[in-house]
Amino acid sequence: SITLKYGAQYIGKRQDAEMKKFRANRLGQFIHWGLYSIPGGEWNGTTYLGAAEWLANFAKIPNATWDSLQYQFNPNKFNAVQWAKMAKASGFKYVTITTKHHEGFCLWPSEFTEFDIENTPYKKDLLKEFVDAYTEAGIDVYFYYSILDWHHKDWRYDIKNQADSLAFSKYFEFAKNQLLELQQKYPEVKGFWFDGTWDASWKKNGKYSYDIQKALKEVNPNVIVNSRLRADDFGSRHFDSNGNLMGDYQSGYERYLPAKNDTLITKIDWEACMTIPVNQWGYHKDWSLSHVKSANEILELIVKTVSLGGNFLLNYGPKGDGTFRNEELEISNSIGNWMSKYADKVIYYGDYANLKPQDWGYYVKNTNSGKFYGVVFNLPLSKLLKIELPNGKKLKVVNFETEKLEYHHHDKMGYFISLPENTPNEPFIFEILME
Ligand SMILES: C[C@@H]1N[C@@H](c2nc3ccccc3[nH]2)[C@H](O)[C@@H]1O
Repeated sequence: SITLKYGAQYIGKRQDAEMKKFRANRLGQFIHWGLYSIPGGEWNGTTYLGAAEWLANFAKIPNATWDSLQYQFNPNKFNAVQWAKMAKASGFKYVTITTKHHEGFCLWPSEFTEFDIENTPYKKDLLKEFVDAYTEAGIDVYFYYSILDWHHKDWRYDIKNQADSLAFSKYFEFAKNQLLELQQKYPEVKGFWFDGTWDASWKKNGKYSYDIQKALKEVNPNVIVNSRLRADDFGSRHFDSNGNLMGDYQSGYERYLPAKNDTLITKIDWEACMTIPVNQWGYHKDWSLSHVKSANEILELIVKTVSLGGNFLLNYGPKGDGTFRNEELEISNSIGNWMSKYADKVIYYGDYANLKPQDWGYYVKNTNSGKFYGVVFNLPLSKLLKIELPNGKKLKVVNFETEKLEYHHHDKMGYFISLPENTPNEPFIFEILME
């Protein structure tokens, strides 16, 4: 292997209590909220199709114009307790909120910039209200922080000369100061979700990303940091030049999932983040411009993720006034109903079952109870659920709700479980007992 100064700090899955809690949580709420939530993808009468939090970029809006949105940011309908209540009812065990997105606007009163909540009509420490409400509701809080910063004068996309290098070192100091400030002001925070780390300037400075992880861990030794923060000595991201995962979990799955038969991903901790429309993180006024995922589509993505040993972060983009759009409220309600019935069995503590994938759905092993489950999304016309067990394992009992399902064994092809008489018309689970 190659000797690295800024490579992976350790190999293998962390087994401390904080990381075990993150893993057991499995389902998190992502919140993208900032100045971009005000225009909602529309500028001077033109609606832009791209992701609403990138509007300034697509519409080529000068910084001075965009930044003046801060004088309009006044979410007078924001009710943190209501948000936390909805999140809890939806089954979210953790939340990750944008403290600062690419635009550079900070949702907390920062000592290191004027471009923050303090200098808006809202004035108050919005992030504190948020952290307190979600913590009170028993939901773990994580902070999203964008390294890419369109507002900060010392941000550089690349390092072409000494001047760039000096400026970017000042930007690094600014970012590190802000992150330590966030840990100090909001000590409940469990970890950081870094974004905007794909530019050359960051890839050329593996030391910066290494130092940020080190600084955060000095304050909180069990802080959880995503792999997207990290670049190594040679600019390799997420995985160092020796192929070892950097950070505490792999965070490359943005709006897509690994293949169903990907067993490599089950060896590391990972988290997928997902939008409800095709590609909108911040609030966009018009969701008719793309496909919007149904509750069942989202439930399948969540269960597929858990079946491969990953966490799932579902995104919400509240409006500038602090309210959620109807589509998000409806999804929350549907998902919450399903989670109230099944999450304790197949989401929380859910993990890879190491059984051969089948067409009807996904297997989940509950690491708390030790029980194995099947989650059915695709009803077979044969009315038979095929199960193939590893050599030496025999199927004993299949429980569906309060009944035992019939099954037969085919010496060459495996077991075939008969569907229950009245199959639910929603994704359902069955428990598998083997011997
Ligand atoms: C979690 C997501 N990451 C940001 C983002 N910006 C991108 C630019 C290019 C390619 C992918 C991107 N993802 C999105 O704005 C959102 O915050």
